Amino acid sequence: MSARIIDGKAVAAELRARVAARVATLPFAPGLRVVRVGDDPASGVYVRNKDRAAQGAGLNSATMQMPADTSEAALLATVARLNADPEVDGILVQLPLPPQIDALKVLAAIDPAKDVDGFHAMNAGLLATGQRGLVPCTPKGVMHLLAAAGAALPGARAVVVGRSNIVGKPMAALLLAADATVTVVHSRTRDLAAECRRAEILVAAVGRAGMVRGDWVAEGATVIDVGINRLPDGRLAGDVDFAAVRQHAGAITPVPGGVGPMTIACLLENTVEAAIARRG
Ligand SMILES: Nc1nc(=O)c2c([nH]1)NC[C@@H]1CN(c3ccc(C(=O)N[C@@H](CCC(=O)O)C(=O)O)cc3)C=[N+]21
Repeated sequence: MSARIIDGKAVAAELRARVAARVATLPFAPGLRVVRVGDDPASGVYVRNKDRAAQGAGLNSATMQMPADTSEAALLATVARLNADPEVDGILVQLPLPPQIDALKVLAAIDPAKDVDGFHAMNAGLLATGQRGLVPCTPKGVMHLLAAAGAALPGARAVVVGRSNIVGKPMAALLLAADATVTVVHSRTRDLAAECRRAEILVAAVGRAGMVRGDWVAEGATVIDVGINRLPDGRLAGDVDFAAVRQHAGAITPVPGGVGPMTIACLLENTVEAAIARRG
């Protein structure tokens, strides 16, 4: 079997259009500020694509570039200023941050009502306890993709590979909230391949190119590849060995053109949700 390709670009374009239509009904332009400290290459792609998408949806969006040697105090002062700015509805501090800055401290300083990344412990706690809050963009985008692919979640065996705070853990919480039977596997899991082979829904979010092999995937499974890894030759590759897994999966997301564009569309969606919640 050769899997159906889940077209993240197309699903993201639809979501961006819905967001733009909603923005057009508002008497104000929702404000988004992205703060980037230094120039980590992982954030480079993201910042470029996001600025374009945000402008396209009618948001008032800007990226604030700070030097790599910015102190923690200076970054906290910037966050405080954005928290206090009534025109700003969404604040996103690009990760990773340079070593002199404690990322958890910075995330904790963001007003949870403006935390469009959904990384503040308040929003993580709301998600974990089944309450409304701002949901991290990448796992939220994966849920949109699963819906677009027609995946049946209630009772389904879902396996999440990776346990990060930004993808793995919120992904597991969202799948659980959708009544899937969720297993989270990680680098210390005894038999990763065997656990993955049990999955009807497999979400790979580890950050290692091609780690999920063809024989790790059950026939007909839906495979979502969250990895965006830069290869030495400059190309992007997912966490899934696409060519091999495609022979087994029923549906699969490509990289690029899968989860990445959804992350950006969900950032716009979160910004509009935050704006409406805050400004009434
Ligand atoms: N606070 C914070 N929140 C984040 O969500 C966050 C972050 N920091 N730091 C960096 C990573 C990386 N990330 C990407 C999102 C979309 C694409 C993306 O749009 N990729 C496209 C285009 C790739 C290309 O062609 O270059 C694709 O996969 O098709 C890439 C990378 C968000 N991140």
